Amino acid sequence: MQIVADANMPGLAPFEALGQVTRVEGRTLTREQLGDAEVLLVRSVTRVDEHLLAGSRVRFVGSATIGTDHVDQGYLARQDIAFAHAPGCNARAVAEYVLQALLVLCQRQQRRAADCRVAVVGLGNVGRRVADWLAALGLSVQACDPPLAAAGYHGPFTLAPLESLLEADVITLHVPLTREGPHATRHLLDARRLARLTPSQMLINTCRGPVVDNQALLTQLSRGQGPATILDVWEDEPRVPEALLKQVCAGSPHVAGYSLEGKLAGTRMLYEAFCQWQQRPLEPTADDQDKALLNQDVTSDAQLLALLQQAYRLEEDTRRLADSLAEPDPAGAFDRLRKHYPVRHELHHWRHHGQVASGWQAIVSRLFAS
Ligand SMILES: NC(=O)c1ccc[n+]([C@@H]2O[C@H](COP(=O)([O-])OP(=O)(O)OC[C@H]3O[C@@H](n4cnc5c(N)ncnc54)[C@H](O)[C@@H]3O)[C@@H](O)[C@H]2O)c1
Ligand SMILES: O=C(O)[C@H](O)[C@H](O)COP(=O)(O)O
Repeated sequence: MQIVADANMPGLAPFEALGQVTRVEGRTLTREQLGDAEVLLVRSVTRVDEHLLAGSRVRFVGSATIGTDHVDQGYLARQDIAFAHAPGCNARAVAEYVLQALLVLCQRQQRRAADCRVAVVGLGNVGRRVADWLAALGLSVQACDPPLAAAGYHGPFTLAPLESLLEADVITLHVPLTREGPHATRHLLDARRLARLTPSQMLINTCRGPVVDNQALLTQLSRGQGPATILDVWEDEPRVPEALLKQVCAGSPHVAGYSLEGKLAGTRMLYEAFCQWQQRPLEPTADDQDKALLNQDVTSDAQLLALLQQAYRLEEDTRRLADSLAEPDPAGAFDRLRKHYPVRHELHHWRHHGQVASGWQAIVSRLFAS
C-alpha cells in the first residue's frame, strides 16, 4: 500500500508497517506527488479538495489535527473517500498555552488571575478544558457556544450570547473556522465587536486566524484602543503582518497545540481510524515510562507561570517569529519554524514536586493529571 504523509508528522511507524510511506511538504503537495497512493495523511496546511484528489487513487484521508477547515468533506463523501481527523488530540497543549498567555497578560496588567472574568468562546474539546482550568484557578467563567446551546447544554458553565460577553476581562477563542451557516465564525470578532474592547481587556486567539478581523484589530491596537492581545494564529498564514506582530503582547507561528504528546496522539488517532476502516487489529502503543520530577513551588500566579515556563516559553516563540520576519522569505520561514519546532512536552509528562498553596492546588493537580 502506498501512503503519502506530511513530513511534519511524528509517530508514523505503525503506518510504515502497513505500507510504503512517502513524506511530502504538506503546504505544496500536488496531485502528481500523490502518485498511486491510496492513503493520504495531512496536517492543517494541506488543502484537501477536488483539485488535489481528482483522478487519484486515494481512498482514505486522515488529518492529524483538530481543525478540519482545510478539508472539503463534502467532496470526500461524494467520492466515497473515507475521512478521519483527531478531535481533542492537542487540546491539552492549547490549554497550557492559553493558561500561560493569560498569566503573562495578567502580569503585564498587574492583576491577579483569580480576579478576572473570562469569556470562553466555543466550548468544545479545547474550550471545555480551558474553562475547567481557569475556573479551577478561581476565575469567573462564562461561555458562548450557540450550537451547543441549541443542542441542549447541561454542563457546569453558564452560556451567554457573545454580545453580552464582550465586557469580560479576558476573551479566549476556541471555535472552528466556518464561513457559512447560522453560526459562521469568520470575522466573529469583526470591526464592530473589536471596537467595544478596551486596553484593560485581554484577547487570546488560538483557534484560527480569520476568526478575528486582523486588519480591524491592527487599526484598534495602532490607535492604542484595542485589548492586550496574544495571537497564535493569523488571518493569512503563512504570512504574518509585521505591524500586527509589533502591536501584540506575544505572537507565535500557529504552534499552541505543538506538544509532542499532541502530535503523537493525532497520528495515533488516524492509525486507529484507519484500522477500524480496514477492519484490521491495532498494534499496541508503547508502555508509559517512569516520569521525571519537575520542581517548582506554586504559591502565587508568578510561580504558576514559572512552572508552565519550565515546559514551554511563549516568549521564545514570539522572538523566533519576530526574527523570521527579517528573513528574505518570511512565509517560508514561518513553515520552517513549525517544521523544526523544538520538542515540547505537556506538563503531565513529568511528576510535580514542590509546595502548592491552597488557591493553586486545583489547577496544579489538573495540569499533572494523567
Ligand atoms: N492553534 C492551534 O494549534 C490549534 C490546536 C487545536 C485546535 N485549534 C483550533 O481550535 C478550534 C477549536 O478546537 P476544539 O477542539 O475545541 O474544537 P471542537 O470542535 O471540539 O469545539 C468547537 C466548539 O465551538 C462551537 N462553535 C461553533 N461555532 C460557534 C460560534 N459561532 N460561536 C461559539 N461557539 C461556536 C462548537 O459548537 C463546539 O462546541 C479547532 O477547530 C481548531 O481550528 C487550533
Ligand atoms: O487544528 C489543529 O489541531 C491545529 O491547528 C493544527 O494541528 C496545527 O498544526 P498543523 O496541522 O498546521 O501542523
